[in-house]
Amino acid sequence: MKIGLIGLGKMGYNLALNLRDRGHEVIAYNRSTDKIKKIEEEEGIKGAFSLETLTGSLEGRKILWMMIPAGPMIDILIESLIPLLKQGDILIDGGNSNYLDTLRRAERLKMEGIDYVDVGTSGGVEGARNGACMMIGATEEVFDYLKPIFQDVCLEKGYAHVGKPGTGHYVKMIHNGIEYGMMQAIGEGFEILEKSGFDFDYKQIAQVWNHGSVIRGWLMELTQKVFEEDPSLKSIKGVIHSSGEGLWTVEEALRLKVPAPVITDSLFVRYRSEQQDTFSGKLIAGLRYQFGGHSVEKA
Ligand SMILES: O=C(O)[C@H](O)[C@@H](O)[C@H](O)[C@H](O)COP(=O)(O)O
Repeated sequence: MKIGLIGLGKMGYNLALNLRDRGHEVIAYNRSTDKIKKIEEEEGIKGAFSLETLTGSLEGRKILWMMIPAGPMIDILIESLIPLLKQGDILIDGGNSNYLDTLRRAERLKMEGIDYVDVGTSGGVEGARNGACMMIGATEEVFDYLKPIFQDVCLEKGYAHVGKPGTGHYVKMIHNGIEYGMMQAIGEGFEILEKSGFDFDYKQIAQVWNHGSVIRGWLMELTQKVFEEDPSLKSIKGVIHSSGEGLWTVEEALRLKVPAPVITDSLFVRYRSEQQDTFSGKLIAGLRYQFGGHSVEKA
């Protein structure tokens, strides 16, 4: 299918290549033109240097896929796109937007007859490039229309239509809350090992845990990688930033009166980490770098 992709950051750029490799025609747009030139020159993907050119180069039922950071930029973009789109066109938000914003935006676009789709995208940069995990909020009809695309860019069984518009970002928010808690537990476990007085090889421990243990998995594989790259984590400062999803999960838990001490505490630990360096903080910062390319502060 022909897709207009907006946003050539780490995730958007790799999703464009993934779509292209699976036979879709991508027209790429980015606010700064250097990325458009790069994808044109290095990958042979056609670029559009304005939103008008982008929408103009799509035919029939237009599909636009935004891969830009959550926040007010999305609203600005939506307002710029509305006059360029017609009834029945589809606008996808593949970023980590707050689901409340998504519900509001879906209503706004419904008034214009434009279908809004939220795609909670997981698997980091590697997933975007080679097979992502997508949690999709859309009407039944729009999901069926887009299904061939999700089938192509996701891992097998790595996409699900979880409900109406807004629910994809809701599920992704909870996913990230869980991610905070899991990483925190890993960080704490390794900090206890570090303080134990034994001379453990953390890479070896992560590796053995990845072979048949209950706590094996991608985060543990990345833990191994973090220690392979820096066995004592001396180059990493234990400052763990957060871009919102953990906070929103905690807000939702408070609203629903669901006790969520693990996720809440991992969020608070991140805030504390901005004031005080710890070994677990270093590891979690390293893990965020491994899966999401999020920068680490150097010690
Ligand atoms: O599932 C994923 O692939 C990640 O969760 C991804 O979406 C991103 O790396 C997080 O948004 C980081 O979230 P924090 O900045 O809140 O740690």
